[in-house]
Amino acid sequence: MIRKALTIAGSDSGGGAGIEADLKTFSAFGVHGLVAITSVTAQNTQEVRAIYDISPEVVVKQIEAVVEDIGVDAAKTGMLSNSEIIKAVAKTVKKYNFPLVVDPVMIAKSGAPLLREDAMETLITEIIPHATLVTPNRPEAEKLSGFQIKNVDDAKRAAKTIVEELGARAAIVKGGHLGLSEAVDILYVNGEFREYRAPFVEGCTHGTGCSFSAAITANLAKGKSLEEAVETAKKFITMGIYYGARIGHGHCPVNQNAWIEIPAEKWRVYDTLNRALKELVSIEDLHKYVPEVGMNFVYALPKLYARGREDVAGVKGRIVKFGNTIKPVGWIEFGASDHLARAILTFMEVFPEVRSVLNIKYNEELISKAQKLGFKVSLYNRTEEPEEIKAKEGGTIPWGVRTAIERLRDKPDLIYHLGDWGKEAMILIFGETPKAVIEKLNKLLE
Ligand SMILES: Nc1ncnc2c1ncn2[C@@H]1O[C@H](COP(=O)(O)OP(=O)(O)OP(=O)(O)O)[C@@H](O)[C@H]1O
Ligand SMILES: Cc1ncc(CO)c(N)n1
Repeated sequence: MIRKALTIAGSDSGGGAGIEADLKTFSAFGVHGLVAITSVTAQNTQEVRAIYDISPEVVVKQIEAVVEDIGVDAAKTGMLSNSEIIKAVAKTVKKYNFPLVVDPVMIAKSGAPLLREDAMETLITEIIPHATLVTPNRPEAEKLSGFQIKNVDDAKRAAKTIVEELGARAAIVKGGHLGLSEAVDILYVNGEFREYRAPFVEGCTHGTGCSFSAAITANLAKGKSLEEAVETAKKFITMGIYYGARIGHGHCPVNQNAWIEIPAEKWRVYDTLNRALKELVSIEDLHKYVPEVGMNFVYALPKLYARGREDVAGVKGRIVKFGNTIKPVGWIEFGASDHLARAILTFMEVFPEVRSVLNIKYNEELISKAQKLGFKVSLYNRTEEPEEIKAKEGGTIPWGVRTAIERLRDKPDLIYHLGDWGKEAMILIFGETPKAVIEKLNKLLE
């Protein structure tokens, strides 16, 4: 059984906010999305170029069409644009009893008004009293409550006013605009306040409000309580902002996919590396190439999600020599590798598609064979490492990988170094996937 959520909102041609954000959010929660488009905007990450309002009759027809056939478990409103649309929507949703989240959209991130000046009153008198939850940001809460919001106490007062004076069942005043180090949202429901906090993150914020209210709606559609729905939406939005892709020249859009893509990619990376590791272990004579410090084999999440060592899977405790074979000491885990994680993350800064690397002991013959096979080989010399980088913990590998790439002016298959005092000489084999790395290794060992 799949739950159904409806968004009554405007379209954002840039795909960052509006119904586009709502549908992506519904999908991320496994909810079937339904739409009633109120307005078509010509919009990108920088500006709103045109607004074309749909006739109220057609807005109503869209709502009725989906409710009567498919059914709606929860709905939200976004951009309602003008008084006529607001009145028509209010009259229609009153006929049904699904929970209704009202995101009182007034102004776009770019500053363009999305609600006609004269429609504010209609929004307050017609829609808000019917809301299960209203989700204003700070400027919107100021408009609705009629007073300035400068801190959390003001936000509380505004949330309470929206419930007790305007008649919503609950209100959450969002802190994205409060300028604090934390993004604090204040929920007022059943006479009580609840705070939802998340670290303020650098990232992409076009469509945060839409995606946040859509996430609450999706979770209400799934039968979650309001408190649970908000808690999940808060995690979802923080992740979406942090992992936003920097597209366009203005405010880049929230990445609604991060919520499902990261766990899915983690599984793919884990499974792919696990299979490749089994293949690696069965390679004959590989024990001869295990360095003293051990071998590791890593695979990073796709570039957008590979931000640190926790985003790189590797073998816990490394891979060691075991008689005439090799043996992984522990399981595959994210964050298990330090050195190779740093190597691959640096490599990915230049070649984002290359996500896997394996280290073996340095061997002169292997290097000449690699060259004969037409592999692109580069090196760095640890004795040339600048003192200030040497002094910094963990700086050698990024420096070495960068140096080797610059030297070759191309994408290396192999990077090696000849060691230094107390540092063992090593070869790193890079590839787009663990399988590609193994293929290169097999050719070298043939
Ligand atoms: N930089 C940030 N880091 C973490 N959380 C944030 C950030 N910016 C906003 N949020 C959170 O995102 C959610 C949406 O809030 P925000 O105030 O940005 O909505 P909005 O202004 O309505 O968005 P929009 O501009 O799309 O209309 C809230 O939970 C808020 O706390
Ligand atoms: C269509 C639409 N709805 C809502 C917002 C809110 O940011 C936007 N920018 N565009």
